[in-house]
Amino acid sequence: MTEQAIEIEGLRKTYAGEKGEPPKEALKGIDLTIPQGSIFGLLGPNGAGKSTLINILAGLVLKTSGRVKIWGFDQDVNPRMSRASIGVMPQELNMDPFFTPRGALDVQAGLYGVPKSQRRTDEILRMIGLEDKAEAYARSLSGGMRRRLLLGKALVHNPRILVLDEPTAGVDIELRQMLWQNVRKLNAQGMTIILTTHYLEEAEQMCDEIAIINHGEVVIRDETKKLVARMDAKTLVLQPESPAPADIPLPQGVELDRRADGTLAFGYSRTRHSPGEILEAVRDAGIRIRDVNTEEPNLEDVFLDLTRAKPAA
Ligand SMILES: Nc1ncnc2c1ncn2[C@@H]1O[C@H](COP(=O)(O)OP(=O)(O)OP(=O)(O)O)[C@@H](O)[C@H]1O
Repeated sequence: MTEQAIEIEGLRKTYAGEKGEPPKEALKGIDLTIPQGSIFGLLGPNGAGKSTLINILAGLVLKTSGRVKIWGFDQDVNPRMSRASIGVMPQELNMDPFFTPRGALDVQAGLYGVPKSQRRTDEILRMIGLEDKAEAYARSLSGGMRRRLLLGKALVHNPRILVLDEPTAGVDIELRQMLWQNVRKLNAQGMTIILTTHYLEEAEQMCDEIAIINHGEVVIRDETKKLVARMDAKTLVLQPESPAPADIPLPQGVELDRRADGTLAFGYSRTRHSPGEILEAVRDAGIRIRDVNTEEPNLEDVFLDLTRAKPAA
């Protein structure tokens, strides 16, 4: 049986309502396991509950009910060990402007009780590419450097699990690549990675498995490949030799999108129709075809399909 890095059972969080507002149920009974050694994506639209979930894992938000085990340690029974097993790179960039990167890493290591002899400050500075800025004040660091420092701070206690909350939101390509290189390296060394991202393409490339959260519930969880393969929708794109006629009789359920580049995109369900049927209908309409392509669904299609169907509770 796969060993689990995270085990969550019946996790609920209700925030008290502010100033006459009703209480907000942010998590409505989450059950989720995340296997050791994986790169796991946590996706969902704004307000779905991802940050609440991550903050509970990090010990920053108190759950209302349910059970959370981190690396086998129950948060309620063994809070110290469960906290030591996880490192979180938060979204926000606020940090003390008077700390140097070296100082910030040292303070963080102190907070986690890492003895001086076991600190890996230089190694971490090297990894995040801030060796030459080790003694610079944080206020003189660029946004990208601050983010790298946040990654470094999440690693000072050598956690088994690294959580990255929207690590690449608004960062340039170079920093993004550097982050992902580091993440892959850490994962290859055995670290379990959990990340939230709004970039679905990134999740598709990076994550072995994905859970999609919507309105405080896990709506789906599967291997990334299987999740994408589940989508029934496909598109057949044809380039006609000359402008296509206005009327093209098509099998019922096949939808035509006339694209600006002159191609004809036929959306169809692969369980109900075959591309051959569509090609036949196109030929019957007297259209000669110059080029044929198919488009597979991607994670974005899966995500939209799963998250737009259900109205807000
Ligand atoms: N401290 C709080 N007090 C009251 N309600 C809150 C609090 N924090 C979050 N919420 C509400 O709980 C719900 C879930 O919020 P959460 O921040 O976990 O979502 P999210 O999926 O992380 O969204 P985003 O991607 O925008 O960060 C939202 O409706 C939010 O308004």
